[in-house]
Amino acid sequence: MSTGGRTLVAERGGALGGSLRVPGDKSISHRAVMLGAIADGTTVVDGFLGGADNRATIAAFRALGVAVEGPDENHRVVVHGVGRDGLRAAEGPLDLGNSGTSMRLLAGLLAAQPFDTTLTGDASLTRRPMRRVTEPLATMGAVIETGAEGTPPLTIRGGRVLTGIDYALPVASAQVKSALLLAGLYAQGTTRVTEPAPTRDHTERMLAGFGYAVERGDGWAAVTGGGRLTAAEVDVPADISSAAFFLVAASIIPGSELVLEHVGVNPTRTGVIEILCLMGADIREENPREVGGEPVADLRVRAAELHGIDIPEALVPLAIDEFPVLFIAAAAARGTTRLTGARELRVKESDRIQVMADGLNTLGVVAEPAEDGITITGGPLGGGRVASHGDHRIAMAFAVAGAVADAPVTITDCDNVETSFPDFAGAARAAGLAVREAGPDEY
Ligand SMILES: O=C(O)C1=C[C@@H](OP(=O)(O)O)[C@@H](O)[C@H](O)C1
Ligand SMILES: C=C(OP(=O)(O)O)C(=O)O
Repeated sequence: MSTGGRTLVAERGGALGGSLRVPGDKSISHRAVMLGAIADGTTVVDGFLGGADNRATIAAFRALGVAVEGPDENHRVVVHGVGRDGLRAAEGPLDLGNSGTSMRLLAGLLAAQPFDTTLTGDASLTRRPMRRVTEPLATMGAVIETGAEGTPPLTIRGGRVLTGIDYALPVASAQVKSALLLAGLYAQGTTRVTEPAPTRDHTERMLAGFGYAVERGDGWAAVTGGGRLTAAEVDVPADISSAAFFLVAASIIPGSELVLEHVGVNPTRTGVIEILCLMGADIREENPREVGGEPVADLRVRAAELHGIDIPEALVPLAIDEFPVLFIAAAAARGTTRLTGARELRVKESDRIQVMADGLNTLGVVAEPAEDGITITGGPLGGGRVASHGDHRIAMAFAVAGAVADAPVTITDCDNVETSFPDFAGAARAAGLAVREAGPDEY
């Protein structure tokens, strides 16, 4: 899924040092706009991630009749809530760009509206599986048409009465769980979602923050329809998924010591820290605190000798977006790292198992893909030209690889880095990484 656009070059530089606050959490930023839109009153969001994915969510709600200000230069967004029944039909399809979270959560939120909505996206998003949300939503009474193979565009037929269901998720997915809970706000009775393994629980926490009762038990969450949400103040922590690039870079570049400030360390997101520590990393959580219902800490990371591990499958959903850069850590580690139970990586913005294996092979690393994972043998990294396939996390992962490679790593198709990490190259340089835009003769 080539999107063309920018090419980045990453080279060996010095040790990383100082402190850095990476941009706001993408998952929390999406949810703040969604819940703010259907709440009563005005929601103020600070630390909002102004990446393309979250801007797609804002644009969708504006098209649905919600006044949203920002994000401004201080990363503030103000959402003028229209109340649970205040959304209006959009004039045309909602283009959600590259953002799977926007599409799946909106499918749930819009399933019980009195009007039709069509959701579409870019070349990557329109290849991603949507039956995982449309099928359980249909069981609740929704009518949602998909393209061939259950892919977008989705056309949601309005005017349906939804009934709560008790649903056991076949795959561990926070997007599916969230879609059903959001539909459940509008359903008759109780919607209960049980997950096979814990996934990020930002929806549950934020619903509670907006005054909506969420029942939670061991592995399940439930809402009862018919209630109202009250506007809230949301303080979005820095995104651990963006911090992950620097956790790995500072771990593998000798002499590094870096502090990542105000990072969200919700236990449903900290698999990357646990996996790196199992590999021998030196990462400490400092100044732990709670901000707006989400745990936050400063992360101090020092360079360490990493070694290969068998990644415990229980940690997979807790680190699901961090595997591209964890594979770089594995390539720079001594010995072999094995990942299993991670088939989901094949249906992200790209097939993250195959695309990472191809790029690592290009850099001379032995990486053997399997249906549900990969085996990577650590060793010296060479330079070369790798294709990110328009996948932001692949592009940034290989930018970290360049810092320990023998020769420059050139990464193509990097426009989508903007989806989750605006000015990644600038932040990387501030921390000490040698990442730059390719010159005209390097494309
Ligand atoms: O709920 C969310 O905000 C997300 C859930 C995860 O997706 P899945 O639910 O498909 O695992 C993750 O990969 C995505 O980046 C964000
Ligand atoms: C999978 C991701 O996002 P989404 O599903 O929202 O496109 C991601 O950011 O790595």
